[in-house]
Amino acid sequence: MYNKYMEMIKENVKERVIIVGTDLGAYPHSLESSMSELVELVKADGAEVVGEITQNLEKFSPKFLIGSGKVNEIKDMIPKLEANAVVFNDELSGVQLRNLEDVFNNFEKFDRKIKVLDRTNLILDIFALRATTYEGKLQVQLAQLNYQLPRLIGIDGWSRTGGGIGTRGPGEQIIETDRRRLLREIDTIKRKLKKAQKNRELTRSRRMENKIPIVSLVGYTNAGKSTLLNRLKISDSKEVFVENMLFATLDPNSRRAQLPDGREYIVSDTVGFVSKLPTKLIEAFKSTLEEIKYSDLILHVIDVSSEDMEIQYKTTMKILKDLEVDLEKVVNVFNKSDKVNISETLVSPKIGGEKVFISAKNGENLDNLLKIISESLPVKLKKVKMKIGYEDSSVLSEVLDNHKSEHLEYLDDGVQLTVTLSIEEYNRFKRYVISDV
Ligand SMILES: Nc1nc2c(ncn2[C@@H]2O[C@H](COP(=O)(O)OP(=O)(O)OP(=O)(O)O)[C@@H](O)[C@H]2O)c(=O)[nH]1
Ligand SMILES: [Mg+2]
Repeated sequence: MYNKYMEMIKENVKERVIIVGTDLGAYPHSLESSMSELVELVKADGAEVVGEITQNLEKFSPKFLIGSGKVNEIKDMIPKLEANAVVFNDELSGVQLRNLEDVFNNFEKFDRKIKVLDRTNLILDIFALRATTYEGKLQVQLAQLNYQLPRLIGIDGWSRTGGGIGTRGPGEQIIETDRRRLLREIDTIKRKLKKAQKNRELTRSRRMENKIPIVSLVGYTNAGKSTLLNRLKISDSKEVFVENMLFATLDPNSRRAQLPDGREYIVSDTVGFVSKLPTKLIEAFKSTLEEIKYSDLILHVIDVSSEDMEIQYKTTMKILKDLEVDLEKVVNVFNKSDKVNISETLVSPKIGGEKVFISAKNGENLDNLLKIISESLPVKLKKVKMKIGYEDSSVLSEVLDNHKSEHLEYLDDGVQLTVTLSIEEYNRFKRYVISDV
């Protein structure tokens, strides 16, 4: 799927986008960093930024979001830059969308259709492009329909033909549908999603029965989660897609991994977070994201080389809090420490909790991280001193055959020994246990 996507990017003449930002909406990012993130988002959607306009605002205008002078400035730029889409960093209402499209398409001799999108719409488009699993696709569809619903007015006269940016997913199919049909569609998708979620819950409960501990990787998009997953997983399983691109991973990936002491666990990669991640999208993905709650340990992967490290950290923490994740389970993993000369004391004191500095790329300090994982995962083995009577010969032979024993003593009425048992064995052989060691 990703190869196909890469080919598409290579083959297609890239769409030319003008991006628009206001300082009013950029909070908590600086406008500059929020806009450079928007550039990356446009790239991740397979288009390119050819122009940028920003405005300092006191408040948003209900008609165009920005001032009408700026709107005209953008209109003048469109033919000069041969742009075919304008992407706003802030969310647009249905009315604003339609008004902007009307102005930008009001040319005498410029016959291309100018599309207007906002950041939410752009992110939804990237997600539609990336979703590969049945559940993931449904979740994106749900978020897209929820996005369209209050903007039906803006869809009036909206002809999104020709494909490309802003047209992926069900967007094209619903142009002429009325609100009721939209609601019906939302309902159907919700029902399908419920079914898919039941299946996933089944897998989860099976995993929990098997008592294989789960380690989840969370963090801002592009922090290096998938790279770390590839480092941790057992070497003969499939590599996870890694790319210097926002939202490289959309659907959750899980792989088996093993600790140096032989214990197995599952390491699970999730969608990256981004600031101003549309609420509708978080809602749609909530059931997948809630899986994080069931993990034994959560590794919060932070790109220590990013200038926006603190904002990115806060964004992820806020989403984790919203999901009601137990923050005690979270360990901060400062990744890409090969890129910057940074020591623990230099990292913002505002980022508390347990910290470890690694490079997922070259494996630096991975043993420290493994030590933390080892210590955090529930110990599934117990060392005990036990005594087994000779009359229970089957138990005796099972224990002696399967375990290396210490302090083995043949007494008059049975055998006394020290062994390491699994929890399952411990429960079965409880009556022979004299004490924990
Ligand atoms: N220098 C350096 N680069 C890294 C390191 N870890 C990851 N990268 C690079 O960072 C980029 C993003 O890595 P990914 O593993 O795809 O990041 P991700 O967090 O999974 O991103 P999304 O799936 O988009 O949320 C890639 O170009 C990686 O090669 C690291 O330790 N050092
Ligand atoms: Mg990834």
